[in-house]
Amino acid sequence: MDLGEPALVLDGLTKQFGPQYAVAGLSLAVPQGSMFGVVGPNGAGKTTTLSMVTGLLRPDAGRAVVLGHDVWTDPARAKALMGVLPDGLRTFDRLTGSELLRYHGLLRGLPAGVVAERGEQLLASLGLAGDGDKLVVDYSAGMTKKIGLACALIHAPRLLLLDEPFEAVDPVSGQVIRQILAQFVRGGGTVVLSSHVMELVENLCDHVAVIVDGRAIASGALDDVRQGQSLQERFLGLVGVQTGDEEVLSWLQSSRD
Ligand SMILES: Nc1ncnc2c1ncn2[C@@H]1O[C@H](COP(=O)(O)OP(=O)(O)OP(=O)(O)O)[C@@H](O)[C@H]1O
Repeated sequence: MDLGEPALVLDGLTKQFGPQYAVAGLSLAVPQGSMFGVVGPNGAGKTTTLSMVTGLLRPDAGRAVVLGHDVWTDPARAKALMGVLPDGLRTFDRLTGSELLRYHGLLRGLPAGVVAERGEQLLASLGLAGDGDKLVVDYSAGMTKKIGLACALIHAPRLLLLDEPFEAVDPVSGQVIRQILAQFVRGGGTVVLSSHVMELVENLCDHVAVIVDGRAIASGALDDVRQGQSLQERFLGLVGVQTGDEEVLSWLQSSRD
């Protein structure tokens, strides 16, 4: 593994659903050891992109390369390097939290003793120590997010791909997750996360990509993308703000009469 090579390279990644391009020739490079935020409006193609990178969805064209391994021609090696938290994907929720962690750990080829030890540590770190014996189907949305993150981390991957990791997570757990991700990056790991919360991306990430209509219209070091503005201002400038026409929804004011 060359330390200078990017953790992730996307090269002309493309996916079409019927006549519509969800991802339209997206290219970007994620440096090793970076905390990389992916932002974009609803429907921009973020989840579709992450699904192609993690091997869930086959691209129509282009490549995703993880630390030198092509996800679609060398999937076993590429996937061994990745930990994935998909957004909204069903999991085996009839297992308990501990069982789900054990399943992921063993599937990743870890010895049972290591899985048990790491599982307990992850549950404790994420504030789920008392919930390991509860069925995942009975977890709250935030708890489900946290057990998903634990499953993504158990094999100590080199690249973490997290779709909306802070959604539905309370502020205390959010802080814990931020600390775990920072520790992961300090140890040489790389994080790619999508989020709609600009302040969070601005505070947490050192690199960012703005995705619009399936293309990266800006990407690189946070300060280069921001160009002296807040990320929110820059994002709105790049995406173009649609101002609502008051006339169109004038009936909303009918309750005044
Ligand atoms: N399975 C599918 N079949 C048809 N169209 C799809 C499918 N999946 C995604 N799309 C379309 O592709 C486009 C990109 O969707 P995607 O979910 O990747 O966007 P996103 O950036 O993750 O959006 P959001 O921020 O709202 O989660 C959207 O127009 C969506 O309707």
